[in-house]
Formats: sequence, structure tokens, C-alpha cells
Amino acid sequence: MTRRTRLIAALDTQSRDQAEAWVSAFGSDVDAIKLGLEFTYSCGFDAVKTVSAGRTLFLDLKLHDIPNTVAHGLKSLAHVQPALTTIHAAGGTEMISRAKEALQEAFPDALRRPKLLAVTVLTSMDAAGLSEIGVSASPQEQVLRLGKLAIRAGADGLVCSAKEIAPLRDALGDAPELVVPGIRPAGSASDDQKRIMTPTEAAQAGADWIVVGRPITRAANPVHAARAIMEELATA
Ligand SMILES: O=c1ccn([C@@H]2O[C@H](COP(=O)(O)O)[C@@H](O)[C@H]2O)c(=O)[nH]1
Repeated sequence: MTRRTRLIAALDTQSRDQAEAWVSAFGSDVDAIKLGLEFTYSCGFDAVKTVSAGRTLFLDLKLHDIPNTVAHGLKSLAHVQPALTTIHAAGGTEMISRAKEALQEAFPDALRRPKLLAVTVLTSMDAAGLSEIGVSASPQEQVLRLGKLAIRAGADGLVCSAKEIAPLRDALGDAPELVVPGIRPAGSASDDQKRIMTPTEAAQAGADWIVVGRPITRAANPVHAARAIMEELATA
């Protein structure tokens, strides 16, 4: 299957002015923007709406709570209209299926409904980090376990690292939307990310979307950095 891997720029900032400046500078140099905990907690949902107006929005709030709370939280997103939104797969089957039902109720038009993505194992975790929280499985085993559970429960896609794309595609096929952070262009600092790959590697493995934050936002010229990643994806 031929797929075009698209770029989501993660706008992790506490400043609405900064986010607005990035969005207007990027133009079509990115396919979508991500606003997450940092921006939403600092600036609020009105700012999320304003900054993302006219753009494809990945609203990455990674909900993880009891099923009732997650379902009602997601219903409140009707006024925001993200294209993609996240919960944690570790919340389990009931939480995921209630989340899906909530989105179906809040967005009756399937074409406008946000895709529900389940975060498998954070890309900042390695085997040692999993072991610390009592998980003896390798990151790949745990991603596969949670990924299968989440898709069975109704998630439209998964957040995983590029290292797990091939085994997930083998197990689940082409349909689940795979959104892949932990991306570092060759030579970039890994920061707090543990399971990293380059844009080319993620595209060749079959990512639908890559999520890139600091390698763009901390670059001397964020527009040039985003453009370079788009060019890398186009030739991958
Ligand atoms: O497992 C995950 C899930 C989400 N993220 C988010 O992606 C970006 C990555 O930012 P970088 O600066 O490129 O590291 C960030 O917004 C995370 O919240 C993730 O990294 N890993």
C-alpha cells in the first residue's frame, strides 16, 4: 500500500502569541498542528480554537481516567473540532469503547468525527522505564498488546514509536491510523525521547503521521526545519 506520511508540528508552548506566530509562519510547510497539555492548560480551549482555525488539529490531551469521566470529557470537545484526539490505551477496553461511543454521540457526522487514537507506550519509555512500573514485557511486546486491545475496543488508530510500526502493521493491517512521535532528523538531540527514528525511517516503515516538536520549534529557523522534514518525507 502506498501512503503519504504527513507531518504534524507539535506546538508545545505556554504562549498563545508564539503558537499563533508559528502557525502563520508555517503556511503549508506542515500538514497539521498538535496542541497538547502544555498549550491547553496554559492558554485554554478558546485559544486552541483560535490558533487551530483553518488547520488540521491533533488535540493530544491523552485522557486516562475512569470510563465515565473520559466519555464526558470527550463529549465536551464538540466545539473544538480536532481531526485527531488521544486517550491512553492502558485505560482498558471499557474506557476506550466508552470514549468511542462518546465521540459518536458528540459528532454524529462520521466525516467530522475526530479519530480516536490510543497511546500505547510513550516514546519516552524504554525497557527500563517499563520495568520500573512493573511491566516486564519489552516496549514492542507491550505496544502490540495494548495496540491490539485498543483497536478491538474501537480506537481508530494508535500512537506508537516508529520501531513498532512493522509489527503493528503485521498484526493489525493497514487500516489503523498510526501516529508516530519520537522522531529525530539525523544528528538531532534525542532530548527525553528513548525510542526514536528519523522521518525517513518512519515513512518507510509505514507511519500515517509523524509528530515533530523540538527539532522544529527550537531550530534557529523553524520554517526551514519543517520544510526540510517535508522534503525528507517526500523522498523517503
Ligand atoms: O508517546 C508519545 C506520545 C506523544 N508525544 C508527543 O509528541 C510530541 C513530541 O515532541 P518532541 O519535541 O518532538 O519530542 C510532544 O508534543 C509529545 O507530547 C510523544 O512524544 N510521545
